[in-house]
Amino acid sequence: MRSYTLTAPAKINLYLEIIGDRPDGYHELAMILQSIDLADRIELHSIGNDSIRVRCDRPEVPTDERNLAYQAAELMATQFPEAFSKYGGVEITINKHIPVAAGLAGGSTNAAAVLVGIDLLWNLGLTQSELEELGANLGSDVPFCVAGGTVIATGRGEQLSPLPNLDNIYIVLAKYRSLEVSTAWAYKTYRQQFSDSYVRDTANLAARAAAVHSGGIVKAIFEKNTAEIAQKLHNDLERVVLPAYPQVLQLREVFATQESVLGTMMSGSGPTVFALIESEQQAQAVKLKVRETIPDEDLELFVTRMTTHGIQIVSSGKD
Ligand SMILES: C[C@@](CO)(OP(=O)(O)O)[C@H](O)COP(=O)(O)OP(=O)(O)OC[C@H]1O[C@@H](n2ccc(N)nc2=O)[C@H](O)[C@@H]1O
Ligand SMILES: Nc1ncnc2c1ncn2[C@@H]1O[C@H](COP(=O)(O)OP(=O)(O)O)[C@@H](O)[C@H]1O
Repeated sequence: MRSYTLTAPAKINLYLEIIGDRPDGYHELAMILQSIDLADRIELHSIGNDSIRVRCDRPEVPTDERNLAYQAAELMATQFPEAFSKYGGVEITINKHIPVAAGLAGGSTNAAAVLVGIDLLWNLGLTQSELEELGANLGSDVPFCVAGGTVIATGRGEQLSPLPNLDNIYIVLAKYRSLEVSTAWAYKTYRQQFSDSYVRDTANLAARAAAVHSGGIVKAIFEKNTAEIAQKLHNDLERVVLPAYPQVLQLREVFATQESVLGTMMSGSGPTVFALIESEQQAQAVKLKVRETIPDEDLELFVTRMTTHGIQIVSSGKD
C-alpha cells in the first residue's frame, strides 16, 4: 500500500475588501492572501477497501463527513471513480498545528493537501489549475491553499493571480483558544450593516476588483517594501468582528503599541490577530511582551514567518 506525508500551511489575509453581493449568495471580494510557515501535517495511506477514514489529534475537529479533508477525499472518489476502485480507499491522519476556527484556513489547507496527495496516490497527473478548480467546490479559500505563496484572490476568493513572493517578514499570531467566530456570521452581519456601500452592477464589480491590482499594497509588495505593506493592511470584516469581540480589539491595540510592530490586522473572519515584524528576535520579544501584558492561559501566541510555498510533499512510501 502506498502513502504520502504532506505539509499544509496556514494563511493570513494581508488585504480583504468586500465589494458586493453575488447572485450565489456569497460576497465578491478582493483579497491578498499570504501563506505562513505554520503548517499541519497530513498523512495519506491507501487502504485496501472503499472507505474514507479521517483521524485527527484534536478532539474538537470532527472526523466524519463534516471534516473538509474527508470531503476532499469524497470529491476525488466521485470525480475519479475508476481510480478509486483501482487504488481503494484512503486513511487520512491530520496532525494539527494550526489553531482551529481561527481565520487561518486550517480546514481549507487540509482539504488542499488531500487533493494534492490523492492526485499522487492515484497517479492522476492533474495540473495545479485542475486541482484549484476541484478545490473551489470545497470552499472559497481551498484554491489558494493549493497554490500558496502571495496571491491576489478575487471572485468569492477562488480566482487567483500570483504576486511576487514574500518570505522574509516575521509574524506574531495571537488567538484566544476558546474564542471562535463563524465566517458565515461575519459575512451576514457585514451585509446587514454595510450593504449600502456595495457595488451593484457587474461591470463595476470587475472594475473595483481590478483597482485592487493596481492599489497601494500591491505596489508595496512588488517593491518588497515591508513597512509600506504593513501600513496598507486592510480587512473589512474587522468592522463587524472588533465591536462584537472586545478581546480581539484588545489584541489589536496591544500589538499596535509595540514599537517593532510594523502593522497589525485581524486575519480573515478572525479571531486571530497578526502583527508584522522585521526580525525573528523582535518577533520573539513582542510575543513575550504580549504574554506579559495579557497573562491569560487561554491566549495562544505563535512566532512564524511568511512563506513562498503551498502544500509540500515531505515523504512517500510503500508498505
Ligand atoms: C473569511 C475568509 C478570508 O480568507 O477566510 P477564513 O476567515 O474563513 O479563514 C474567506 O473568505 C472564507 O473562506 P472559506 O472559509 O473557505 O469560506 P466558505 O466555506 O466558502 O464559506 C463560508 C461562508 O462564508 C460566507 N462567504 C464566504 C466567502 C465569500 N466570498 N462570501 C461569503 O459570503 C458564506 O456565508 C459561506 O457560507
Ligand atoms: N480538517 C479540518 N481542520 C480544522 N477544522 C475543520 C476541519 N474540517 C472541518 N473543520 C471545521 O471547520 C470549522 C472552521 O475551522 P478552520 O477551517 O480551522 O477555520 P477557518 O475557516 O476560520 O480558517 C471548525 O469549526 C471545524 O470544526
